[in-house]
Amino acid sequence: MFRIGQGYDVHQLTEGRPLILGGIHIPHEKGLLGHSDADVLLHVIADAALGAIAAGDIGKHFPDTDPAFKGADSGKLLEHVWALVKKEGYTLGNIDCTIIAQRPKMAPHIEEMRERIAGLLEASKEQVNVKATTTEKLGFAGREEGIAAQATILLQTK
Ligand SMILES: Nc1ccn([C@@H]2O[C@H](COP(=O)(O)O)[C@@H](O)[C@H]2O)c(=O)n1
Ligand SMILES: C[C@@]1(CO)OP(=O)(O)OP(=O)(O)OC[C@H]1O
Repeated sequence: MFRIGQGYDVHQLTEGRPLILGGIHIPHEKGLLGHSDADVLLHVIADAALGAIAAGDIGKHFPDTDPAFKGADSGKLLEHVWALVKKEGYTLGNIDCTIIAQRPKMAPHIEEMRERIAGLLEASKEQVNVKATTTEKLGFAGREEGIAAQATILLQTK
């Protein structure tokens, strides 16, 4: 049996924060703002997985009003989500993600992100794709006001 899910999220870019994407630190003059570490890529993966098992979204599981999640490592949040996925009897088929950012260049960091995500989803790197696109300087991403991400996940029964 298969289940499909998708996720979309946006976080604002601001000075004085580290840029964490896909569970890794990316050197940049700005970082993403959020209640957690604001790792927009891990957030969409968690949302896609929750969507696939019809379990709502990360805001439902980890409210941004709960001090327990202030500065949270999104990898820990995704681990919790993945435990729910496994409890429902599913494993990863594959996941495809897109980061929408004018800057910085993601290409040098993609392989490390894939490895980190595969580790969190207890899968192989070959089951995980991460890509990036600019918006040709258009809109909030193009003005470097924020970074968006989206993901589509396919789960399969063990
Ligand atoms: N932040 C980004 C954005 C894009 N890339 C890579 O550049 C390619 C071309 O981007 P376009 O927006 O002009 O299509 C894209 O396919 C990515 O390989 C990137 O590394 N980081
Ligand atoms: C991850 C959570 C929880 O810390 O906070 P944020 O980092 O603000 O992220 P967002 O995607 O806005 O919402 C989900 C949250 O509840």
